Amino acid sequence: MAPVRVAAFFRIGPTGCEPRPNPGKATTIKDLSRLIPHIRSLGRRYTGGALLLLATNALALLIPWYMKLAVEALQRPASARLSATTCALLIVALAVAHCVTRIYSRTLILNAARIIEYRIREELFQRLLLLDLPFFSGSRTGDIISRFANDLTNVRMLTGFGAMSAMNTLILYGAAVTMMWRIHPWLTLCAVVPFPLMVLLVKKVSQHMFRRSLAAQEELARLSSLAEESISAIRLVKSYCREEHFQALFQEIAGRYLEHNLVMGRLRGLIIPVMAVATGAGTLIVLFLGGRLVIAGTITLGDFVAFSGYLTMLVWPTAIMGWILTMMQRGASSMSRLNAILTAEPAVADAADAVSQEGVRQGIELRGLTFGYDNGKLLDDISCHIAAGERIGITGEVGCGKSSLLRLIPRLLPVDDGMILIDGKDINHITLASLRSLIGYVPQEAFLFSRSIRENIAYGVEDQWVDVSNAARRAGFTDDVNSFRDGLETLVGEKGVSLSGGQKQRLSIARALLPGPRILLLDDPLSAVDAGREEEVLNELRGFYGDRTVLIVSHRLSVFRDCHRILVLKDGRIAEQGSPAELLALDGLYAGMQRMQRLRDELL
Ligand SMILES: Nc1ncnc2c1ncn2[C@@H]1O[C@H](COP(=O)(O)OP(=O)(O)OP(=O)(O)O)[C@@H](O)[C@H]1O
Repeated sequence: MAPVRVAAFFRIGPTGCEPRPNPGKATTIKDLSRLIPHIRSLGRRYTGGALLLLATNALALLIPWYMKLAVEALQRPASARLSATTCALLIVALAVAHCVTRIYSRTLILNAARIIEYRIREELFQRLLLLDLPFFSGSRTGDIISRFANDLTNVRMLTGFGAMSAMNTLILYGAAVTMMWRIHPWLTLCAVVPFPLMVLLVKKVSQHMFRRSLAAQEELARLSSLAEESISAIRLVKSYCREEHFQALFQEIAGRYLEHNLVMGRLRGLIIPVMAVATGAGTLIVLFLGGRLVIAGTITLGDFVAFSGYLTMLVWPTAIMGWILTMMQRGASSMSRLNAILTAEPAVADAADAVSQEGVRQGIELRGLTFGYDNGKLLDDISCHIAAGERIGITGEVGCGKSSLLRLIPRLLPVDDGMILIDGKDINHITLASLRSLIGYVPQEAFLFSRSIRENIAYGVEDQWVDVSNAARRAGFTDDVNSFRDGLETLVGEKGVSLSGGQKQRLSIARALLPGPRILLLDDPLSAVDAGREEEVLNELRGFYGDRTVLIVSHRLSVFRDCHRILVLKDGRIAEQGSPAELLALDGLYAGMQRMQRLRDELL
């Protein structure tokens, strides 16, 4: 598989939700600042953890000291302050206490990080539910899911293990170097000479690891996207015999993911020898210089033992310094990816002066409505008044903006240019909740949850045990429900895989009818329903319409049977409007469409 095809398939564009590959220092601090309120609110846990870490290290530092006393007691029992046995018992007691305090310090800090992870995950989900179509049309589901998994893990590592290691390093360094300094300042300086080199080397290796890890994360996001897309579209994959194509794509991305991980494994393997060299060098210096100091009687053998003990204690925190820096970078990069979601603003939100709208008395008005996506104008200066209780059919060429027009009414898309008014009120100043509760919307593609038919129909109402059978009947879905062994309790499978296209559409209509909306927006609601069933559903719907305002989009003109007026869109404008009889008399676009459909029906 040519790499260029894969790259084209997985185009990474400036969607506002894409990873930033090269976070600079300013970005790092700014991105991490979002963690401060969380850390502050868990201040007691972090402080408790830090105090316990302090105790842990104090206990750890006492062990070499008692080892020194033990050695001195063995050398000169007469002048010893404590016997070697007492020292040994104290060392055991200190080791036990050290173990206990370490467990509690870890628990406090690591659990605080878990709580932060939980809160950010909640925030993320809440924000995702707030965001709207313009955001989601620029984001890949797999990429968003990968942020929930990988980026949150990186942030948890930073606020948990990273924070704990940083505190530990700071405390241990301060205390161990002080103790070593007390034994012999010059020996201390000589012993720690190789350490900066170790920090530099580990940091260098970590930076490479960080770059690889970022690249691996991106590949993983692509893998998730690909898996998600190909599993969702499994029927399409099979019917177009694209299994091999997807297999090759998957293999290539998985191959790159593996390569990044293998390199990371090799780099990780480098850290241990680097540490061993630095430790060996330090120990060699201590043996050589320290040994001479013992022979010269400048320090005791006990001092020497304690000194070596402190030096060993410094090795891991020193090595971890470079790693902590990398972890901070990685955490910041992940935080920046999460911030892309957390700080994304929905294009549609309640205005400060938004008021609630109850019912529809006068009707809906489109006033100079102009709309377009990134690629130019789609709807151009559309004006029309739809009286309350009026039923409007909307038709026009494929892609002329019929669905977009419907989506603008519940503000699923932002109304920026021109106005939509309900009872004279600009919908941009009506609360979203009240606006949307007035409307029943049936999208072109029915989306079903992998639950029962009952739960799918009752999706829009709080009471899950509401009687859904009436809505099912109105949507002409009762016979289908009765034909299933479990009736309304039948599980529909992922995205309604076990239902036919027409059944999904009628279920989707039933869902929209159930709350009894005042405005009904039907976007090609019967496109997958056969002519006989269409007649039945339209008859049922006529009984439901009453004084509700209805807008139906369709290419099939038969669906407009009960409409008072039909709008024909062309080039972003209303080219024709009137009752079916008026439009036929006009002998324009609508009449042409009618003739074409008749001809097609006769041929079929
Ligand atoms: N989220 C989007 N981002 C960018 N362009 C979009 C988006 N949704 C739709 N479009 C484009 O806007 C145009 C109008 O789409 P829309 O679905 O409103 O047309 P339509 O008249 O309902 O089409 P159809 O008759 O096929 O249902 C199309 O060219 C489509 O490619």
